[in-house]
Amino acid sequence: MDTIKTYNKRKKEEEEEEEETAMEVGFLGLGIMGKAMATNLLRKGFKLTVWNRTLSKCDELVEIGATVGATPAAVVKKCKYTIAMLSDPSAALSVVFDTDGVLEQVVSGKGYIDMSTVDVDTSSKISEAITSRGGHFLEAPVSGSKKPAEDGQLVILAAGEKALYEEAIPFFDVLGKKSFFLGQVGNGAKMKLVVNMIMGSMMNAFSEGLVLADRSGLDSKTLLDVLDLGAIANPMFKLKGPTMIQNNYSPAFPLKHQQKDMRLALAQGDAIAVSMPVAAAANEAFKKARSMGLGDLDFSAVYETVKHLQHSS
Ligand SMILES: NC(=O)C1=CN([C@@H]2O[C@H](COP(=O)(O)OP(=O)(O)OC[C@H]3O[C@@H](n4cnc5c(N)ncnc54)[C@H](OP(=O)(O)O)[C@@H]3O)[C@@H](O)[C@H]2O)C=CC1
Ligand SMILES: O=CCCC(=O)O
Repeated sequence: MDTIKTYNKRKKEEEEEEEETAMEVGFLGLGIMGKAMATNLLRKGFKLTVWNRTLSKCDELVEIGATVGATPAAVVKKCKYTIAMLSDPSAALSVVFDTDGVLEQVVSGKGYIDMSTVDVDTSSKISEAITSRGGHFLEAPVSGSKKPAEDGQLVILAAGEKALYEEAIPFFDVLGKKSFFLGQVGNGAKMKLVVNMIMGSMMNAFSEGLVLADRSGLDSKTLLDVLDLGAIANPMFKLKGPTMIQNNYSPAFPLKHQQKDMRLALAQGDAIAVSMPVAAAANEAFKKARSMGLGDLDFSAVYETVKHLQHSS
């Protein structure tokens, strides 16, 4: 009799645990993007368990209803789906493979969605590890910066397991204005790097144009007005131009991450012999900016490097 009672009690506990697991969403990485994205998920009613390497950054999320997981493994144990938004390949790998990492608690049925900007190799390593333990994997890097993240207006570039993509649509509907499913793992990473390679090159051309206009005795504000009315008008020039001419580089997209993306995009081209001299020059400017201590500022601070090059020539 006692055995039956114990069995029933254990079964009930398991069912409750299963129900809880199904409702909870995990979120790893509460930097500029992760904090905004996790906030939106919470505000839209998802039950969130968060983790950040610097644990104090969880406090603001706890104030609006999140629970904290002590480690990435603890978050995955509790949640059916876990989303990650981490700085770079080394962070993405460390959170999965290190002690107390994601992999320790991946079992059949768990879904892991990495939204960090990384390269194909990183994403593939993570995908293989997760799926070999019976888990499901989706890479889903995003286009759009701090404000679109706050406004739930990101563009999501997903690839990997189609079934997990379908299950993740309720999250993506909160986080973004549009999501693309791009096929096999790696295609999301590749697409994201192509987009950011173009963006980084454009930012350099824009910076050079601002310097050339200034040195030619033209008014920078008037240049912005002219650009905004012509064929090369775009949201980035419109958003960043006014702050750049005030030398204001409050970080929305940290320059060190843009340089990481240029580096990874150049490696992507290198592997398939695509020549990208414009991107290579832009990467040099971002590297120079990092060496000048500008890595934590917004990527538009590369303008300072372009200005600096004029002084030293
Ligand atoms: N900002 C933007 O406009 C956009 C950024 N992205 C991409 O999104 C990702 C996140 O960007 P963003 O939020 O701006 O970056 P932040 O630098 O603001 O945040 C980075 C996050 O990664 C964590 N992290 C760094 N290293 C490690 C590590 N070794 N182990 C565990 N966690 C680590 C940080 O933790 P801690 O707080 O402890 O440092 C933090 O949570 C990047 O891949 C970026 O390229 C994509 C689109 C736009
Ligand atoms: O990866 C960062 C992208 C920033 C943006 O799309 O504005």
